[in-house]
Amino acid sequence: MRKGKPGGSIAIQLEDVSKIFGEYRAVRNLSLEVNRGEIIGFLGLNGAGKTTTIKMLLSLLKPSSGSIYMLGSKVDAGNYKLWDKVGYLEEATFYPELTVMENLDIARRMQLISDRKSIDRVIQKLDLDAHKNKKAKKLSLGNKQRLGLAKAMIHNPEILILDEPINGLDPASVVEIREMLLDLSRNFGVTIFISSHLLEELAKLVDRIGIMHEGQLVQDIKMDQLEQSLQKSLVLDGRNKGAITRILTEHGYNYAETTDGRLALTEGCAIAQPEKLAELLVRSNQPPTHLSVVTEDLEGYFLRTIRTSRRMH
Ligand SMILES: Nc1ncnc2c1ncn2[C@@H]1O[C@H](COP(=O)(O)OP(=O)(O)OP(=O)(O)O)[C@@H](O)[C@H]1O
Repeated sequence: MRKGKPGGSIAIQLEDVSKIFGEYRAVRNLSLEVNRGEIIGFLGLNGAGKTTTIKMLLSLLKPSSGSIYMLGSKVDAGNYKLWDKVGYLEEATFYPELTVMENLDIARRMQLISDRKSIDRVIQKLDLDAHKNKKAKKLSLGNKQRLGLAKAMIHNPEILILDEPINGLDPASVVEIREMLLDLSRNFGVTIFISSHLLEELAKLVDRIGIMHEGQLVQDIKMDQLEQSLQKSLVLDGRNKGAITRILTEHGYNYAETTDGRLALTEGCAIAQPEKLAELLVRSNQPPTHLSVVTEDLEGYFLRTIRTSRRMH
C-alpha cells in the first residue's frame, strides 16, 4: 500500500491495525485512508472500537499490529513533531472562573506557542470574539464546545480528531458546531476525524462514513453513495393479510413483515411497478388498504449494515 507522503494528499492512513486487550480483539485489521480536507465520520454502537482507534491515532495506545501514518509520518509515542499538526477534543474542559481569553492563553502556553496572536487567530476562526471576555462558566453549551475546539485548535492543526463532540448538545448548538466544522474543512482545509453514534447528525456534516462493528470496519461509504444505498421497499396492507400473503407467494413475490404489522417487498420489480401489484390484489378480491414506496432512513441503514455484518462473521 502507498504511504501518505508528508506533502501528499493522504492525511490519515491505517494499515491493517489491530488492538488486543488480553484475549479481546477491540480493533481488528482496520485499514483506512482519509484524504486531506476530508471529514470522515466514524460510527458505531457502544464498544465498537471507536475510542480505541482514536487513542491509537493519538498514540495514547500502541497497536498490537499494523501501522498508522498521519501526514506521511509514522505515529508512535516518540514522534513529537506530529502533535504540532494534530488537535484533539474529547470533552470540552476549561477553567470555569477564567475568561475565554485566559483559558486560551493557558492552552497556548501548554502547547509552547510563543506567538500571542495565535489566541486572536483562533478566536476569529471559531467566532468567539463576542465572548472572549466572558467567564467560561457563563458560556452557552454550544460556546463551551466552541471553546473546547478553540483549545484543540490553538496550534492551527491540520488534522482535528473529535470523539463524540456533539453528545449532549441542544439542537441549536449542534447546528452551530456543525457549521463551524464545515467551515474549518472547506475554507481552511482541516481534515476532521469525528466519532459518533448519531448517524443522522453525522450525515449532515461528513463526506464519508466508516461504520465500526465489533472492532471491524464493516462499511466505508461516501455520502453521495450512501443516498443510493438506502433500501427502498414497497409497503402494503390489507384487510385479510393471510389471503394477501398467499397471493404474493403464488406470484413469486418475497415479503417480510414490518414492525407495525404491514408487509414489505424489497425486490426491484415490486418497487418499480407498484401498480401491477395493486392490480393483482384487486383482481384477487384483496384490494390493498395501504400501498407506498418507502426509503429506509439512515438509522435503518446503520442497523441493517450491522445486522448483515453479524451474519457474515
Ligand atoms: N484498556 C482496556 N482493557 C480492556 N478492554 C478494553 C480497554 N479499552 C477498551 N476495551 C474494550 O474494547 C472494546 C471497544 O471499546 P471502545 O471504547 O473503543 O468502544 P467505542 O466504540 O468507543 O464505544 P463507546 O461509544 O462506548 O466509547 C469495548 O468492549 C471495551 O470494553
